[in-house]
Amino acid sequence: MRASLIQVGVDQQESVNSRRERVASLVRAQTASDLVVLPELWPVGAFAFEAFEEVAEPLDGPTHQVMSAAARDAGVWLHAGSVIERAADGALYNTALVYSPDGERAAHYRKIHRFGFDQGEATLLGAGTEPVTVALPETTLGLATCYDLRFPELFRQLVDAGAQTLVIPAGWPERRRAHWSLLARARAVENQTYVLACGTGGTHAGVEQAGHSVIVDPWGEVLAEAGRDEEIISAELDPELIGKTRHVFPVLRDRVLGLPTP
Ligand SMILES: O=C(O)CCC(=O)C(=O)O
Repeated sequence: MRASLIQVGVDQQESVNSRRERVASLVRAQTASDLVVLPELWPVGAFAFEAFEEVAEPLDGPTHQVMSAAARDAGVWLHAGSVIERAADGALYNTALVYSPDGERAAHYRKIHRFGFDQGEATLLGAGTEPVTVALPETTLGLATCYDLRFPELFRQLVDAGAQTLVIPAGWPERRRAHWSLLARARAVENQTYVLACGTGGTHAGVEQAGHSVIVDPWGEVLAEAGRDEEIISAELDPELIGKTRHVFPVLRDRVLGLPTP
């Protein structure tokens, strides 16, 4: 199974509409892939807080229209990164969208851990409450977004629900790039899963982005890694490697659950 991550360069000189069309054509070109992944909030930029209200869209809004068509045209599973979702009650969420190769929306995931402490996303957006897995023919995806990467208990829950490939779109800042690279590999090693971590490139709202999207295998080996600019990386995933890794090194079996509080 071939996975490709499109590390979109987010530059505020480019309009949201132009970027949607440009990224859709990049997705359409990935006909050799089975699964394509985009970053967090690539239409607007994860740190462009002042634009969140203006670009907020319903689940079947403009990004959905364009990405659904792009997935269908390419015939790929598409994790279309995330958008600012305006829910029916007016609340805003950072919501990831997943499409099947026929262009149907297979799942959406509202980011559970909002970034910013008492500022930015944490004050502007609502928090998701539901971990989400998506069953593909070859593997089951576990969904998480950016800051979620710092919370291993979410990933354990996804793995317990059957996730074999953890997909993490992000808009991670360059100044904490070391954490991004370390945690992406840690999530793969501790859960014995593939990790597809797709960030943005460039600089937006004055925040230099880390890029360095990465594909990690269940043994923690880096199969492909991007630089800082817009770039597409790809790798072959072997769904059987997850079971093989867990068989030869059965660390998940050795978990001790329900210990008393010290
Ligand atoms: O945790 C971090 O250092 C970055 C998180 C972030 O930028 C986000 O969730 O948007």
